[in-house]
Amino acid sequence: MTAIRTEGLYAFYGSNPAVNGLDLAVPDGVTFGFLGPNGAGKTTTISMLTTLLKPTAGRAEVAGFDVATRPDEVRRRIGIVFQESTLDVDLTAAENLRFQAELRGLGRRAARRAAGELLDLMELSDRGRVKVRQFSAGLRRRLEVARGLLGTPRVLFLDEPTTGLDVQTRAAVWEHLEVLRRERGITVFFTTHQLEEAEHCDRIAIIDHGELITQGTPAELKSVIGSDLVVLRTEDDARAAGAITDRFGLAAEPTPDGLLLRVADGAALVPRLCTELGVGVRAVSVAPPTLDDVFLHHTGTAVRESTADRKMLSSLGEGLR
Ligand SMILES: Nc1ncnc2c1ncn2[C@@H]1O[C@H](COP(=O)(O)OP(=O)(O)OP(=O)(O)O)[C@@H](O)[C@H]1O
Repeated sequence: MTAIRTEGLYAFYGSNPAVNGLDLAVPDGVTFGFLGPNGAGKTTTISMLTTLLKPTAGRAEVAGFDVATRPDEVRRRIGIVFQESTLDVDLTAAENLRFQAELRGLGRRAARRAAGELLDLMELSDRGRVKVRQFSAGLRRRLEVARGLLGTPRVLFLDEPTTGLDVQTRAAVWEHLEVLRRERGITVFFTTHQLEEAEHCDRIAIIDHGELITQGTPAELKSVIGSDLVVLRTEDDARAAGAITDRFGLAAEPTPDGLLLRVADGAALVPRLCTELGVGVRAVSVAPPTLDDVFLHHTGTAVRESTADRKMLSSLGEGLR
């Protein structure tokens, strides 16, 4: 079954098309990353899929029901974790869950049981009686995910779930989400503007300016680029670029980080560059394509300006000249 399907979905704010004819298909039981830079239309899309905003045009179905004509059926089958925290910090973790469960129509006893189960699931049982005010950002996020799971949803929507969290806490949140998907078969749909965060998703869609750029598995999207990226710093980049074309038959593109080369096997090329180029090599890095590169390939612009986070495989000093 398809958990989410949109066909020609539009949302206008005045004359601004925040979502511009979106066609999406999200299979049941996958982790789906919805990626794009700030202002791309991610939150607007999630708002329509969760029935909080009416589409201007087009259709969207979630868990088999149309969001515009059957919003109650959709709401019964989804959970939402918003970008901004909506927890009551003056209540304990368990109280936050119980009150939300009661708002959803559960009786007192059932609400208490559901709260206990979800605290267990998100490994928060020992903190059930602690006021949320005393929670770290990571614990709050976990509690919000727990709250999103009230009513055993088929699809869990999370809008930028790890924004503001440190790397370790982020990893912990992802681990919990992966367990949910594996053990409960929940479809996890999340947005992010940090593309590397979606590397481990089953499927990805990238949007920009409200339009779908591409969708598929991370490997499928990267296979479009199909090569390693080698960045080379030399004593004289202009001379090195000529030598790379003459001796290796490769194109070298000048970038702020150095000369950029796209080759099938970057690691094999590096030693040859160092010994055969005839121009002093100061530093060289090799990296497989990332989702940022996929974005760059399709849009011609980078999500982030710098490639400083590329793994430096080799940093060569003056001695190699
Ligand atoms: N309530 C609103 N009224 C008018 N314009 C809006 C409104 N909400 C969003 N927009 C505009 O719609 C476009 C898409 O915004 P949206 O918040 O959906 O993007 P986003 O991808 O979620 O961005 P971010 O990563 O910053 O949250 C942007 O140009 C934004 O300025």
